[in-house]
Amino acid sequence: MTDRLTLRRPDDWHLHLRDGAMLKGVLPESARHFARAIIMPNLVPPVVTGDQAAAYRDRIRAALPDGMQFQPLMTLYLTEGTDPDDVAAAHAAGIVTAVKLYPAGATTNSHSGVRDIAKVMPVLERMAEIGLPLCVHGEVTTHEVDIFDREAVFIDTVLDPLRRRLPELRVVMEHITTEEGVAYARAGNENLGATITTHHLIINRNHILAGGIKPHYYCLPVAKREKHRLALRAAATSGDPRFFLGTDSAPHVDALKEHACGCAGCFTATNTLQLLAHVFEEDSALDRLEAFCSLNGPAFYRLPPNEDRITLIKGAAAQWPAKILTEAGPVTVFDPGFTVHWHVEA
Ligand SMILES: NC(=O)N[C@@H](CC(=O)O)C(=O)O
Repeated sequence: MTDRLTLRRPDDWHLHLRDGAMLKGVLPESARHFARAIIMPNLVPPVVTGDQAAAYRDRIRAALPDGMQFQPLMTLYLTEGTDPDDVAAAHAAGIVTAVKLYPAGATTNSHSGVRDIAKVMPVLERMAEIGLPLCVHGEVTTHEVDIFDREAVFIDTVLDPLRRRLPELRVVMEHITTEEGVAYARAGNENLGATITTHHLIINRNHILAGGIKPHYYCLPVAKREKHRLALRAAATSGDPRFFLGTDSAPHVDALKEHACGCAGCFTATNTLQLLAHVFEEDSALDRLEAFCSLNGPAFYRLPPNEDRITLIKGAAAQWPAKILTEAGPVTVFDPGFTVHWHVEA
């Protein structure tokens, strides 16, 4: 029985840190365990230009408590007005690691996102030329399409046509939630990767809706049926280099989660590694946890894996705070609904 596991320090390839008081409150939760993270640009207003990304990067660095190390890998929020030259310059200057595509209206602060892919083709063509990855929120937003089908329909009607038109474009399917997403990523070549969140490995849609509505399990893309969760588990624990961790840890204060029109997002920065150790052990895949958390992501992004290590230890029931008390308000930490025995060694 394994009760001790040492891994290269993990990275988080999809993280929401927000800004101001919330940033200050949640950043230590990620920096405690993760060396680097892809920082999502859906602030209000969004991070659209290279200058805005550099300024946001500097605010993140300034919010980091003394003695903590953490490297934010910045992204730009793609709009129909994005200038290909600005994107290329920000990439060349080492300011941005990726560009994020939000279909307009798909999720939190996505109204400035893309309505018509044709309008952003010049940017995508430039990105393909320079090898800059596009991170894709893969859901259609048409009202006629059921929310549980939006990822599968996006793959067929937007993502696959885009990749056929521009095969050199490097694409990350963000936070996939369906067996269709898993199958599409598996069928892809080295230009395609997919992030999987912690919570989508743990919850299905019953967790949100059965026995009373549970707003802290509501996120986008919304958790699907159990068969989809099982497909995600199989993909994450397979060791397949196309799948890597992107927590999509997305803090919202409790007042906005426990609301008549509650915000989407699960906050998992605090307990992701403990939960993943539990999940991978359950699937007899602890030997593949390092690939998912620490190796596959850097390989896709053509970055070296981290040199330092963290150790996970199995012991007494793990404890973490139920809420992180930020100056913006309390943020509820994701509750897996089961006892976890894995700890991250201090
Ligand atoms: N995942 C979520 O439910 N919410 C994210 C946005 C996103 O990644 O969709 C957020 O910024 O709150």
